[in-house]
Amino acid sequence: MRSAGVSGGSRVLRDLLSRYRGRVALLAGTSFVGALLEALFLVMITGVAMALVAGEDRVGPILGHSVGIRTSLALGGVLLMVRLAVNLLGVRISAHLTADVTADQRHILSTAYLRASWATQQAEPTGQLQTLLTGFVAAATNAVSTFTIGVVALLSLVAFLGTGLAVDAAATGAVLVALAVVGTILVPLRRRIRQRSWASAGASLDFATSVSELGALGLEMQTFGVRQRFADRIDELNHETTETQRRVQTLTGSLGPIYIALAYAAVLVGVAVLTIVGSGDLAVIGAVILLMLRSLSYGQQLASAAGSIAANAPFLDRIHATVKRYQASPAATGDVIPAAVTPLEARDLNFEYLPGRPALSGVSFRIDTGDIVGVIGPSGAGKSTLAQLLLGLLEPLHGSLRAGGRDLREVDRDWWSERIAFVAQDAALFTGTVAENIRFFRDGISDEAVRRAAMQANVLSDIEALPHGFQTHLGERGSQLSGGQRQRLSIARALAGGPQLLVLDEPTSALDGRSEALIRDTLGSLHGEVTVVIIAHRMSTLDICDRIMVIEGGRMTAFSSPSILRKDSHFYQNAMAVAGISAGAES
Ligand SMILES: Nc1ncnc2c1ncn2[C@@H]1O[C@H](COP(=O)(O)OP(=O)(O)OP(=O)(O)O)[C@@H](O)[C@H]1O
Repeated sequence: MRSAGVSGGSRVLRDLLSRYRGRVALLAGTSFVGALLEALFLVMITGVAMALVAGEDRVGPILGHSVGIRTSLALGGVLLMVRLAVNLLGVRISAHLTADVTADQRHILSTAYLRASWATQQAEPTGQLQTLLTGFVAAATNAVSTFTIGVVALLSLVAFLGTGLAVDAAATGAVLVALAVVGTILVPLRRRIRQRSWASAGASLDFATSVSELGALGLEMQTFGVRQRFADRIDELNHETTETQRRVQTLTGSLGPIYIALAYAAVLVGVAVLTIVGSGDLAVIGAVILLMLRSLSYGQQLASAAGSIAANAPFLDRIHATVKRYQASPAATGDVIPAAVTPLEARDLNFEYLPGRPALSGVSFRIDTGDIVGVIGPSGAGKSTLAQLLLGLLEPLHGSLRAGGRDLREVDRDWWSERIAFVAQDAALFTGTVAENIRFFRDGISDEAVRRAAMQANVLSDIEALPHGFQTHLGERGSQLSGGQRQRLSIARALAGGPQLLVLDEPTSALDGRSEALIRDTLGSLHGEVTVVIIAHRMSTLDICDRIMVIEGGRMTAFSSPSILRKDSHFYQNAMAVAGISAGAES
């Protein structure tokens, strides 16, 4: 992985830049013209200075022409103005280019994530996507903007050396050779920067994950009084990350001084060549030295840009590798539209998260339209996994799951999503109004339906007690609400779309007895119209169920009516006993 990423570094950047090749070419053109104008200006101004020193009233001959001093100064002024205009145009192109790269990278990454399968999204370490979208995209953009600086420096160098060749071919040729040698000497250093930077990018992602995890444990951290341990852990992770950054920066920073040392040696060589070859014209010698020094400054910019690209390109590689990974496991979709969502028929359903460790095996059942089915079983038995399979979020490893007579994998995802709903164990709300949280981006749901759903979920009076009712803005993740209110709001969200299939994963865990009874009544009233699957730990939640499925160790050990289970299922009997309900007493 590491070597693939490193070796692919410049290729990813090249591919990215080829998408903007028109603008890169325009930028290159403006840099070249700007540098050419600057070189001509320098040649001209040196000529004027030398002419003044020699008491002459004409400059040159430079590039085969001799010009009056006043005309030269006027020409110099024009050159400067045109150069300024060309440079400002270049700055504008470069700013647009980098802004577009940032926007495009964020778009590509977030779209790829949103289109990836649930299994891929679920496996994504906490905090990594945010870090990729922010810090990594910034570094990738930096690589592109540094590339544009490099292009400007390279073409300026070419323009200067071209002008130098026209003024004095021998001296400029010597500078050219020296610069090529310096560039070659620095190649291994840049390679090393790229390798270290790839490792540094990985360390940043690990840091982001660890910090997010620690952040999510704030309540526990305070309760158990382990703040110092957390601070130490953050320091430790911080140290590991900054250490890799330090190495990259040391190498990147040393590129400049090494270049300067080698470049001044090149100046010495250039001047030595000039001394040996000789030149009778003072103006020419002055102009060549000025051009050489300016060339070296552009050369230094080029070397720094190359170092910076080497340090930033691996972040782009990481983004690219992540996008590829997301794209490799897209969310399943088909184009079949069944007559209805139900019946749901599972045949020999098998699923495993990790190879060789089945979370569900050999599960077969049929759930008919309007059935209310409870799912019970010990912790870790596979109930939530079954719920995710029923929702079409996970695909069975073996066996099949049919919805309305068609394999769920073939069913059109938009059609399916409009007809199903889910209430998770942890109600997930977002920063927005109460109504927005219930509607949940489904624009077709009317205000009336939102209100009705709130009533069904027994949360209407809570909403009406809020300062702005349905328009009240909830804090981050609905932090203004209690756990029970959040849970009822997420039940309202599920009911608002009028689903044909409603799957609930422990929907009443945060509710008091009265609220739970009201939700139970609401779910009971759906009987015959909506197919309901409820994963429940509270036995009272199961009162409304036609049948109860018992899952133990990934296998379905029973699926019958409560009265039969009371006789046949040990798990059910034990669960009833724990709930304080005797087998005989309940009927
Ligand atoms: N994302 C995952 N990666 C790897 N293993 C997983 C993952 N999610 C669940 N498992 C494993 O799959 C098995 C079934 O988990 P599942 O969450 O379906 O159980 P559950 O019956 O819903 O448990 P609980 O009642 O505690 O919520 C467990 O052994 C669990 O460790």
